[in-house]
Amino acid sequence: MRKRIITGILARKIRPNDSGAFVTTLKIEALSIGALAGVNLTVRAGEVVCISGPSGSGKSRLLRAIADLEPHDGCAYLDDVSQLSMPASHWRRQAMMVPADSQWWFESVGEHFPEHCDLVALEAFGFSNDVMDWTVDRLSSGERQRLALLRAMARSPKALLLDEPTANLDESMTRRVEAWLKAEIHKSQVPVIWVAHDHSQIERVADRHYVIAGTTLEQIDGSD
Ligand SMILES: Nc1ncnc2c1ncn2[C@@H]1O[C@H](COP(=O)(O)OP(=O)(O)OP(=O)(O)O)[C@@H](O)[C@H]1O
Repeated sequence: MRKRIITGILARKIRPNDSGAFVTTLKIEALSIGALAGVNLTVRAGEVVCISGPSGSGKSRLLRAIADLEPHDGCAYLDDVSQLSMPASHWRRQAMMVPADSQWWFESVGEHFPEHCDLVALEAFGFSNDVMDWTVDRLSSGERQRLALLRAMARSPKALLLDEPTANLDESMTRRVEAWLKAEIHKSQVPVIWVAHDHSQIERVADRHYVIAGTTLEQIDGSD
């Protein structure tokens, strides 16, 4: 198991996105967790890599390792900055995971968002402005999931790790969320790993597709 080293290396800046911010590549090297062993994967800026696999094959744990939420061997990098080079809490703000079952800490929705949130995105997800005044305990599972995605993007992550982001949504809302995410990913040029079960969704959103097969990831032919 690795040791955490605090060094404070700054991210190497590669090229700017539409809003002039600099963008990042997510790289995973020799990562092992549970049954998965020695996973290597590079996700380019603005690229969506989908991962599927049988239930219990380790998809969520792989995301949790990349987000440094679980002990693991190997390492993830944002450009040349290692997850070992900073406290896990800092890393997670940059390599941000949106779990299928999101966590909420405060009483109201609005307390989880920056002061100026994107009203256009709220409308696109079927919310009116007053959703910020709602209490978290009244949210349905689908509302939680949509708001967790909005919350994650509002924090401007450098990489996004999505665990079945539309699992609680109906078909029409799934398509709206997919379209919004794709547009946001394109605009921000954030690298994304997207765990999905639905093959039609994978065809719509993935630039590349890998399946967990035993201890490794296998790329599906023709998915790049
Ligand atoms: N902290 C842990 N320690 C040991 N084993 C764990 C831990 N968390 C999960 N597991 C086990 O690891 C395996 C993979 O779990 P994971 O949640 O990653 O599966 P998954 O592929 O995301 O499944 P699903 O599609 O059902 O969500 C499961 O057998 C699970 O019971």
